[in-house]
Amino acid sequence: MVSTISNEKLPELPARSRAWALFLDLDGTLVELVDHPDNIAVDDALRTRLETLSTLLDGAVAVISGRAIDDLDKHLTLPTLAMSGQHGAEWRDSQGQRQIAQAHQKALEAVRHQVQQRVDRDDALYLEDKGASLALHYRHRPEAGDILKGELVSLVNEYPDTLELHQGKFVFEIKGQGYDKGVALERFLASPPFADRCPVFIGDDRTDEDGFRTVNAHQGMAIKVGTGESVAASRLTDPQAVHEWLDQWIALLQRS
Ligand SMILES: O=P(O)(O)OC[C@H]1O[C@H](O[C@H]2O[C@H](CO)[C@@H](O)[C@H](O)[C@H]2O)[C@H](O)[C@@H](O)[C@@H]1O
Repeated sequence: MVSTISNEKLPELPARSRAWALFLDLDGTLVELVDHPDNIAVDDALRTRLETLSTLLDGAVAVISGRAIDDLDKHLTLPTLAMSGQHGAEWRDSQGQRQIAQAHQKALEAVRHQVQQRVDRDDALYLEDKGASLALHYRHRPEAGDILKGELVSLVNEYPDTLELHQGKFVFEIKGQGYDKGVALERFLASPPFADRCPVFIGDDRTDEDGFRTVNAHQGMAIKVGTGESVAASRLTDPQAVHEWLDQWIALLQRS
Protein backbone atom coordinates (compact mmCIF):
# COMPACT_ATOMS: atom_id res chain seq x y z
CA MET A 1 0.00 0.00 0.00
CA VAL A 2 1.37 3.44 -0.92
CA SER A 3 1.51 5.86 2.02
CA THR A 4 -0.43 9.12 1.65
CA ILE A 5 -0.41 12.67 2.97
CA SER A 6 -3.77 13.38 4.57
CA ASN A 7 -6.13 15.53 2.49
CA GLU A 8 -3.84 15.31 -0.53
CA LYS A 9 -4.62 13.50 -3.74
CA LEU A 10 -2.73 10.24 -4.15
CA PRO A 11 -1.64 9.86 -7.78
CA GLU A 12 -3.44 7.21 -9.78
CA LEU A 13 -1.17 4.88 -11.70
CA PRO A 14 -0.64 6.08 -15.29
CA ALA A 15 -3.20 4.44 -17.60
CA ARG A 16 -1.87 1.61 -19.74
CA SER A 17 -3.74 3.03 -22.76
CA ARG A 18 -1.22 5.93 -23.12
CA ALA A 19 2.50 6.13 -23.83
CA TRP A 20 4.31 7.80 -20.92
CA ALA A 21 7.68 9.44 -20.33
CA LEU A 22 9.00 9.46 -16.76
CA PHE A 23 11.12 12.26 -15.29
CA LEU A 24 12.52 11.99 -11.78
CA ASP A 25 14.22 14.39 -9.42
CA LEU A 26 16.87 12.80 -7.17
CA ASP A 27 17.42 14.46 -3.77
CA GLY A 28 14.31 14.35 -1.60
CA THR A 29 12.45 12.34 -4.26
CA LEU A 30 14.37 9.14 -5.00
CA VAL A 31 16.69 9.44 -2.00
CA GLU A 32 16.25 10.94 1.45
CA LEU A 33 17.86 14.29 2.19
CA VAL A 34 20.97 13.95 4.35
CA ASP A 35 23.57 16.15 6.04
CA HIS A 36 25.95 16.42 3.06
CA PRO A 37 25.51 15.95 -0.73
CA ASP A 38 28.14 13.16 -0.80
CA ASN A 39 26.28 11.08 1.80
CA ILE A 40 23.11 10.12 -0.06
CA ALA A 41 22.23 6.44 -0.11
CA VAL A 42 21.54 4.88 -3.51
CA ASP A 43 20.94 1.15 -3.29
CA ASP A 44 20.77 -1.55 -5.95
CA ALA A 45 16.99 -1.77 -5.58
CA LEU A 46 16.71 1.83 -6.80
CA ARG A 47 19.09 1.18 -9.70
CA THR A 48 17.11 -1.89 -10.73
CA ARG A 49 13.84 0.06 -10.44
CA LEU A 50 15.12 2.77 -12.78
CA GLU A 51 16.54 0.27 -15.28
CA THR A 52 13.31 -1.73 -15.30
CA LEU A 53 11.20 1.37 -15.86
CA SER A 54 13.49 2.51 -18.64
CA THR A 55 13.08 -0.84 -20.39
CA LEU A 56 9.30 -0.91 -19.90
CA LEU A 57 8.95 2.70 -21.15
CA ASP A 58 11.19 2.15 -24.20
CA GLY A 59 13.99 4.29 -22.78
CA ALA A 60 11.76 7.27 -21.97
CA VAL A 61 13.06 7.75 -18.41
CA ALA A 62 15.32 10.62 -17.34
CA VAL A 63 16.68 11.97 -14.07
CA ILE A 64 16.23 15.76 -13.90
CA SER A 65 18.43 17.06 -11.10
CA GLY A 66 20.21 20.06 -9.69
CA ARG A 67 23.34 17.93 -9.38
CA ALA A 68 25.99 17.72 -12.07
CA ILE A 69 25.75 14.68 -14.37
CA ASP A 70 29.19 13.41 -13.30
CA ASP A 71 27.97 13.48 -9.71
CA LEU A 72 24.72 11.71 -10.65
CA ASP A 73 26.78 9.04 -12.42
CA LYS A 74 28.98 8.62 -9.34
CA HIS A 75 25.95 7.83 -7.18
CA LEU A 76 23.57 6.14 -9.61
CA THR A 77 26.13 4.33 -11.80
CA LEU A 78 23.62 4.16 -14.66
CA PRO A 79 25.73 5.61 -17.50
CA THR A 80 23.14 4.96 -20.23
CA LEU A 81 20.24 6.63 -18.42
CA ALA A 82 19.14 9.97 -19.92
CA MET A 83 19.78 12.88 -17.56
CA SER A 84 19.64 16.60 -17.16
CA GLY A 85 21.92 18.12 -14.54
CA GLN A 86 22.49 21.53 -12.95
CA HIS A 87 18.83 22.53 -13.29
CA GLY A 88 18.77 22.13 -17.05
CA ALA A 89 22.25 23.45 -17.87
CA GLU A 90 23.52 19.95 -18.75
CA TRP A 91 21.96 17.15 -20.80
CA ARG A 92 22.67 13.59 -21.68
CA ASP A 93 20.23 12.14 -24.19
CA SER A 94 19.26 8.50 -24.56
CA GLN A 95 22.10 8.03 -27.10
CA GLY A 96 24.65 9.17 -24.51
CA GLN A 97 25.31 12.53 -26.23
CA ARG A 98 26.19 15.24 -23.70
CA GLN A 99 25.92 19.02 -23.83
CA ILE A 100 26.56 21.75 -21.30
CA ALA A 101 25.54 25.41 -21.35
CA GLN A 102 28.53 27.74 -21.71
CA ALA A 103 27.15 31.26 -22.21
CA HIS A 104 27.28 32.24 -18.53
CA GLN A 105 30.67 30.68 -17.69
CA LYS A 106 32.62 33.95 -17.66
CA ALA A 107 30.20 35.52 -15.19
CA LEU A 108 30.19 32.37 -13.06
CA GLU A 109 33.97 32.41 -12.98
CA ALA A 110 33.84 35.98 -11.69
CA VAL A 111 31.54 35.17 -8.76
CA ARG A 112 33.06 31.77 -7.91
CA HIS A 113 36.05 33.30 -6.14
CA GLN A 114 33.87 35.60 -4.03
CA VAL A 115 31.56 32.77 -2.96
CA GLN A 116 34.59 30.64 -2.08
CA GLN A 117 35.98 33.47 0.06
CA ARG A 118 32.65 33.66 1.93
CA VAL A 119 32.71 29.90 2.55
CA ASP A 120 36.33 30.03 3.71
CA ARG A 121 35.22 32.31 6.57
CA ASP A 122 32.73 29.76 7.96
CA ASP A 123 33.46 26.04 8.47
CA ALA A 124 29.75 25.22 8.58
CA LEU A 125 29.20 26.33 4.97
CA TYR A 126 29.94 24.12 1.98
CA LEU A 127 30.47 25.18 -1.63
CA GLU A 128 29.56 22.57 -4.25
CA ASP A 129 31.18 23.69 -7.50
CA LYS A 130 29.30 21.89 -10.26
CA GLY A 131 31.11 23.49 -13.19
CA ALA A 132 28.15 25.29 -14.77
CA SER A 133 26.57 26.28 -11.44
CA LEU A 134 27.47 26.78 -7.79
CA ALA A 135 25.60 25.51 -4.74
CA LEU A 136 26.23 27.18 -1.40
CA HIS A 137 24.97 24.78 1.28
CA TYR A 138 23.99 26.18 4.68
CA ARG A 139 22.20 23.16 6.24
CA HIS A 140 24.66 23.36 9.15
CA ARG A 141 24.30 27.15 9.52
CA PRO A 142 20.52 27.61 9.02
CA GLU A 143 20.44 30.87 10.96
CA ALA A 144 22.66 32.47 8.29
CA GLY A 145 20.14 31.86 5.51
CA ASP A 146 18.74 35.40 5.28
CA ILE A 147 22.14 37.09 5.45
CA LEU A 148 23.62 34.74 2.86
CA LYS A 149 20.67 35.34 0.58
CA GLY A 150 21.20 39.09 0.74
CA GLU A 151 24.90 38.71 -0.03
CA LEU A 152 24.30 36.37 -2.95
CA VAL A 153 21.48 38.49 -4.41
CA SER A 154 23.88 41.47 -4.48
CA LEU A 155 26.55 39.35 -6.14
CA VAL A 156 24.26 37.90 -8.79
CA ASN A 157 22.67 41.30 -9.48
CA GLU A 158 26.02 42.40 -10.88
CA TYR A 159 25.26 40.05 -13.83
CA PRO A 160 21.56 40.82 -14.44
CA ASP A 161 21.31 39.28 -17.92
CA THR A 162 23.49 36.28 -17.22
CA LEU A 163 23.17 34.76 -13.75
CA GLU A 164 20.32 34.00 -11.40
CA LEU A 165 19.91 32.77 -7.84
CA HIS A 166 17.66 29.88 -6.80
CA GLN A 167 16.88 28.78 -3.28
CA GLY A 168 16.50 25.08 -2.52
CA LYS A 169 16.54 23.10 0.69
CA PHE A 170 19.25 24.81 2.79
CA VAL A 171 21.06 25.67 -0.41
CA PHE A 172 21.47 28.71 -2.66
CA GLU A 173 22.25 27.93 -6.26
CA ILE A 174 23.90 30.36 -8.70
CA LYS A 175 23.20 29.34 -12.27
CA GLY A 176 22.93 30.70 -15.78
CA GLN A 177 19.70 32.32 -16.89
CA GLY A 178 17.43 30.53 -19.33
CA TYR A 179 17.74 27.05 -17.88
CA ASP A 180 15.47 25.30 -15.45
CA LYS A 181 13.82 21.91 -15.03
CA GLY A 182 10.90 22.94 -17.24
CA VAL A 183 13.30 23.78 -20.07
CA ALA A 184 15.02 20.42 -19.50
CA LEU A 185 11.73 18.52 -19.76
CA GLU A 186 10.72 20.37 -22.95
CA ARG A 187 14.05 19.50 -24.48
CA PHE A 188 13.62 15.79 -23.78
CA LEU A 189 10.01 15.84 -24.97
CA ALA A 190 11.13 17.27 -28.34
CA SER A 191 13.00 14.12 -29.41
CA PRO A 192 12.85 10.30 -29.28
CA PRO A 193 12.24 8.27 -27.21
CA PHE A 194 10.40 10.95 -25.22
CA ALA A 195 8.61 12.71 -28.11
CA ASP A 196 4.84 12.18 -28.38
CA ARG A 197 4.70 10.74 -24.88
CA CYS A 198 2.77 12.10 -21.94
CA PRO A 199 5.15 13.27 -19.17
CA VAL A 200 5.13 12.21 -15.51
CA PHE A 201 7.43 14.25 -13.27
CA ILE A 202 8.06 13.58 -9.58
CA GLY A 203 9.93 16.17 -7.52
CA ASP A 204 10.08 17.66 -4.04
CA ASP A 205 11.71 21.09 -4.21
CA ARG A 206 10.77 24.57 -5.34
CA THR A 207 13.07 24.21 -8.37
CA ASP A 208 10.87 21.28 -9.44
CA GLU A 209 7.89 23.63 -9.84
CA ASP A 210 9.22 24.70 -13.29
CA GLY A 211 9.08 21.04 -14.29
CA PHE A 212 5.56 20.66 -12.89
CA ARG A 213 4.38 23.67 -14.94
CA THR A 214 5.77 22.11 -18.12
CA VAL A 215 4.11 18.79 -17.29
CA ASN A 216 0.78 20.54 -16.62
CA ALA A 217 1.04 22.30 -20.00
CA HIS A 218 1.39 18.85 -21.60
CA GLN A 219 -1.60 17.48 -19.61
CA GLY A 220 0.78 15.08 -17.86
CA MET A 221 1.08 13.99 -14.23
CA ALA A 222 2.90 16.30 -11.80
CA ILE A 223 3.61 14.67 -8.44
CA LYS A 224 4.99 16.65 -5.51
CA VAL A 225 6.83 14.80 -2.77
CA GLY A 226 6.19 16.13 0.73
CA THR A 227 4.44 19.23 1.96
CA GLY A 228 4.43 22.85 0.79
CA GLU A 229 2.71 24.81 -1.94
CA SER A 230 2.87 23.31 -5.39
CA VAL A 231 1.27 23.48 -8.83
CA ALA A 232 1.42 19.66 -8.88
CA ALA A 233 -1.99 18.00 -8.68
CA SER A 234 -0.83 14.91 -6.75
CA ARG A 235 1.34 14.11 -3.75
CA LEU A 236 3.46 11.38 -2.28
CA THR A 237 4.84 11.67 1.22
CA ASP A 238 8.51 10.76 0.89
CA PRO A 239 11.07 8.77 -1.18
CA GLN A 240 9.80 5.48 0.27
CA ALA A 241 6.30 6.28 -1.02
CA VAL A 242 7.82 7.20 -4.40
CA HIS A 243 9.56 3.80 -4.57
CA GLU A 244 6.32 1.99 -3.69
CA TRP A 245 4.35 3.95 -6.30
CA LEU A 246 6.97 3.24 -8.98
CA ASP A 247 6.94 -0.46 -8.06
CA GLN A 248 3.15 -0.53 -8.46
CA TRP A 249 3.53 1.09 -11.88
CA ILE A 250 6.18 -1.49 -12.86
CA ALA A 251 3.78 -4.28 -11.85
CA LEU A 252 1.02 -2.71 -13.96
CA LEU A 253 3.31 -2.32 -16.99
CA GLN A 254 4.53 -5.90 -16.67
CA ARG A 255 0.94 -7.17 -16.71
CA SER A 256 0.32 -5.76 -20.19
O1 LIG B 1 17.24 18.45 -8.12
P1 LIG B 1 17.70 17.50 -7.05
O2 LIG B 1 18.15 16.19 -7.59
O3 LIG B 1 16.71 17.36 -5.94
O4 LIG B 1 18.99 18.21 -6.43
C1 LIG B 1 18.82 19.40 -5.65
C2 LIG B 1 20.10 19.65 -4.88
O5 LIG B 1 20.35 18.45 -4.15
C3 LIG B 1 21.55 18.39 -3.37
O6 LIG B 1 21.39 19.20 -2.23
C4 LIG B 1 20.32 18.76 -1.39
O7 LIG B 1 20.55 17.42 -0.96
C5 LIG B 1 21.69 17.24 -0.05
C6 LIG B 1 21.81 15.75 0.24
O8 LIG B 1 20.62 15.25 0.79
C7 LIG B 1 21.44 18.07 1.20
O9 LIG B 1 22.54 17.92 2.10
C8 LIG B 1 21.26 19.55 0.82
O10 LIG B 1 20.94 20.31 1.97
C9 LIG B 1 20.13 19.69 -0.21
O11 LIG B 1 20.02 21.03 -0.66
C10 LIG B 1 22.74 18.77 -4.21
O12 LIG B 1 23.88 18.87 -3.39
C11 LIG B 1 22.54 20.03 -5.01
O13 LIG B 1 23.62 20.21 -5.93
C12 LIG B 1 21.26 19.89 -5.84
O14 LIG B 1 21.03 21.06 -6.61
